[in-house]
Amino acid sequence: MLRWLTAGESHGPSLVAILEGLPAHVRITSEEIGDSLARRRLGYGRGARMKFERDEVTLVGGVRHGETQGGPVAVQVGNTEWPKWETVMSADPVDPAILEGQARNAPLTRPRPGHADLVGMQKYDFDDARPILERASARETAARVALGRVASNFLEQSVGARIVSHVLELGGVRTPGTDLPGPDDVARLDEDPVRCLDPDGSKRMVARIDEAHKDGDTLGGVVEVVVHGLPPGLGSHVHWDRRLDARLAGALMGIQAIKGVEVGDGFELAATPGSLAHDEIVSGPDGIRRTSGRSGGTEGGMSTGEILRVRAAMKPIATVPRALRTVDLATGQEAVAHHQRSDVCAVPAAGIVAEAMVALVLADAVLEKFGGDSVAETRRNAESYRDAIRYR
Ligand SMILES: Cc1cc2nc3c(=O)[nH]c(=O)nc-3n(C[C@H](O)[C@H](O)[C@H](O)COP(=O)(O)O)c2cc1C
Ligand SMILES: C=C(O[C@@H]1CC(C(=O)O)=C[C@@H](OP(=O)(O)O)[C@H]1O)C(=O)O
Repeated sequence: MLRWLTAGESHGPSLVAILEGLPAHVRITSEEIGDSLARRRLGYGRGARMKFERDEVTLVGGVRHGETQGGPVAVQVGNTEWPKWETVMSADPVDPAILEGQARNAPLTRPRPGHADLVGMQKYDFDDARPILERASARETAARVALGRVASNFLEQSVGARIVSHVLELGGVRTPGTDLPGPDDVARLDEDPVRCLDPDGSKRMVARIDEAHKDGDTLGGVVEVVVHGLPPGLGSHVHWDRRLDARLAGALMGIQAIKGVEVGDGFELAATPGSLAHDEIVSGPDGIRRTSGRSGGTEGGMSTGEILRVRAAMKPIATVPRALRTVDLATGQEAVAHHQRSDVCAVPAAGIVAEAMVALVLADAVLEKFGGDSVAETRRNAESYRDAIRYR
């Protein structure tokens, strides 16, 4: 079983993340994790913080000389914003006289609609939204992406699976979505300002972001994660919480601002007659295959061995510059929501986070099916299973 946790606040000293249950000999370096974090910072429409903040990665446990050792992998991602927040976000008590002079410490009493602010203050008994928004912030996704890279290396080195994501829709601008990216498209996608495969769609998305920026507005969109090279039989039909599709949906929905998930053609299938909605099974030179990929590579809650395809819909950024109405909880009076710098759109970054969540779920499912205390053992078990089902 693979377990993982993250901790840390948006303006704290760092984020930390632990991944427990990985076999030994997964090749991973802090440079690779840094590369993945750099991909998360890409994307047209992100705010000022992405330009000046660096993600400082330290592998603090579980890895020696570029390989996992079998123990928990612990990663620290430093927030370079920390020096500005050292007193306001200090873990230890600070002299109130020092805090008083700090503008950053002023209580945030005008909760932002669409954020965790109001209900978090009610639930956790705070008069200030700061403690809520610090943890609710999607800064935390940097920790997930760090662990996702470790999981992704494990998937590639054990079963040969490769993950890629792309943006299908942004601010209402849609692409046909018929071309699926392969592992060789990653560099091209990362170079595109919105990580979109379709150059015309990309231009229209960039124009839409410019327009929203000018109007003091924000945008959402849809990302798709595509996984090549998975074996059949990950997950199971026997119980709801063992279904791979359910586990993927939960993980994607667990990303800040994700409000919808589809597996394969998802909602479109609901409007398609059965004769056209399923993937027919044929026998050919490559063995038994599906003729299409409408199901998104799962049937009965198990991977089919075809391309896995899942989508996530992100709502527009909730800190809208053209501030939304709220109530000042200090006075009970009508007010406009607290607003500070923010992204106009973070859909391309959400795709990278979605890749990480998919990698973590799949790594767990691979270990459940094939086990192994070393990558070589997992690989041997997976190869033996693939040999055994070759004619089935
Ligand atoms: C990569 C990424 C970046 C985000 N950046 C911002 C941002 O700059 N400003 C903002 O208000 N929300 C941002 N969000 C979204 C908020 O964190 C999210 O709207 C908030 O957690 C409430 O959404 P929820 O109701 O789904 O939790 C971002 C989300 C992601 C995935
Ligand atoms: C810091 C990141 O994203 C942040 C996510 C975020 C939010 O409210 O979710 C708000 C912004 O932070 P700040 O309020 O400090 O400007 C984003 O920059 C990051 O992705 O690394």
